[in-house]
Amino acid sequence: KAGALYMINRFFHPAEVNSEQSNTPLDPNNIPAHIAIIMDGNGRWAKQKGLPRIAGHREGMKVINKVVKKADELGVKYLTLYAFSTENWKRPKSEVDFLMKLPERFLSKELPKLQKNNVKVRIMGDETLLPPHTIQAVRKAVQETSENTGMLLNFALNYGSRHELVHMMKKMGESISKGELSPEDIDEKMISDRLLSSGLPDPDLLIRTSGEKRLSNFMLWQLAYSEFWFTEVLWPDFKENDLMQAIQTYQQRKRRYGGV
Ligand SMILES: Cc1cc(N2CCCCCC2)n2ncc(-c3ccc(F)cc3)c2n1
Repeated sequence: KAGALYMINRFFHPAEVNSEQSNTPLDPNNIPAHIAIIMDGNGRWAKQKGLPRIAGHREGMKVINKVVKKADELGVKYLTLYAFSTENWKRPKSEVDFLMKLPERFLSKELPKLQKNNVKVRIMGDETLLPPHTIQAVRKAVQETSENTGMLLNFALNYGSRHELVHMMKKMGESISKGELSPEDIDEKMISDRLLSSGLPDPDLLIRTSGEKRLSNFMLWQLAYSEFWFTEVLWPDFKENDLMQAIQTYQQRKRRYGGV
């Protein structure tokens, strides 16, 4: 019986021949609730065009607006964007200084639109090392959008997954030594609730651009069960159709035969 069912399903749902198909429409009932994106390839994009690296970052920032809008239209509930990692401090000072100005540049330009679209802004990362002007800008945006109930736009800013885990374990150790917590109480939910992503569901889909197939110390705990979709496209060249393709591939992998 199962064999016959399988055959029928295979007949109506041919095997994944080419996961890059972008001709079939998306299933509105199977949109990934949480998409995380490693926005990679900005420096390479600039190099290919004989421009300084910061031109790639500037171009990369322009892409965010279109992706946020498209994701929101498609019904994505949470969008996490990897903007700056704890490893990025090793970049030349001039580049870091430029990058640290991008949050305020982005927000001063885009916040009114985000507000209008009921988008809630959140930051995930270690704020202590950020310059005061950067902290001020992001805190203002978080505060001003805190009542919004639409898509949650989560910027990973000075984020490192191992930093996050070490910090969480230190805090847990302190609670145990203070007698506030006993090891028996520790479970996966408690750990998830003590991470910087607390309150967010794990990403259903991770997108990484520019051909790299690495996690680069990004959400190591949270991505345990996520689908990964890699593309050669450099982030400054990323288009709405690339997002659609990623979701289409996700749906093919997570296809539902009308069942649960
Ligand atoms: C450091 C940095 C770099 C940065 N890039 C532009 C996008 C490509 C990736 C690297 C460079 N972007 N783009 C947006 C932000 C941002 C951060 C927080 C926030 F609340 C609002 C916007 C940003 N931050």
